Amino acid sequence: MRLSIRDSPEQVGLYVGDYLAKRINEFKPSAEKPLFVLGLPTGSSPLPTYQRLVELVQRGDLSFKNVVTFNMDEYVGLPRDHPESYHTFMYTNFFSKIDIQPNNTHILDGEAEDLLHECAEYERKIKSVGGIDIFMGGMGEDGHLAFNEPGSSLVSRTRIKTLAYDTILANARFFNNDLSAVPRMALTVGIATLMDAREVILVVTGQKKAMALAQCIENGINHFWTASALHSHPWSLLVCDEDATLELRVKTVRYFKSIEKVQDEVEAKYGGAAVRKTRVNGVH
Ligand SMILES: N[C@@H]1[C@@H](O)[C@H](O)[C@@H](COP(=O)(O)O)O[C@@H]1O
Repeated sequence: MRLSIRDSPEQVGLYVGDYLAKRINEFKPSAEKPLFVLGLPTGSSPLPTYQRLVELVQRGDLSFKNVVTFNMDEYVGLPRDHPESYHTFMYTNFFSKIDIQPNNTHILDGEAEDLLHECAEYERKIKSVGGIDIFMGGMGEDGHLAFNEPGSSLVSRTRIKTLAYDTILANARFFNNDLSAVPRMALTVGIATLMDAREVILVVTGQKKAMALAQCIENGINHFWTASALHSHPWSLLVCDEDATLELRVKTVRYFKSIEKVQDEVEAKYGGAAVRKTRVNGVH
């Protein structure tokens, strides 16, 4: 797992947005693989990344016409046109501003009559397009990934999940601070669904995430901080801002900054594509 530390949430957005754009632009559609498959999150952390991607599309430097997306999660029982549904979030902040074909976007249906079937179908659809190329995610204050709350199985798949009280509290800000209005359940991809992606990138910003980031980075793989599962992923990257590093040891921060310095030197010498190739072949 790599950790890249940028100065601010805006810099995180620029870095991750530019990286995703590069990967999408490098993708060459073929008969066997016509679409680049991107996993996406909601939340405030990825907003600067979405803004950057929108900017690049509007400038003509990026197109989503060969991209298919799968979102991580959705509340159960919230109508999709509710202002706080993840359907509304994605449409308002991203899909309505880019050139993606609406039928290439997928979000779990939290109002499906048969929720178990909805989850199984989601896994099937991901497989049918050849799996996810890059899954971008955020992280909850308790270290959760998507809605894989503390204690979630690290081999979990897309399923119905009861939300942790901490998550209900954290998300109440979107529901006029009315705790009773926050849904108690969600549909979410599992940790194993995320781990199946060829590459995973998490955006982690703000002091509120500092404890979770330290637990995930410094304390090994632990099912109580589910994002820590990414230590065993062959190609995972966490991009955080300075505020999110506040609970990390100085030595840890310096270590990852030094790695990045060497990485930059290597990329300058051999080029990013060559470095990525070594990662695909398992050297990471
Ligand atoms: N299910 C979402 C997560 O996918 C997201 O990462 C988290 C953090 O959101 P924010 O980025 O707003 O802190 O919120 C929710 O719980």
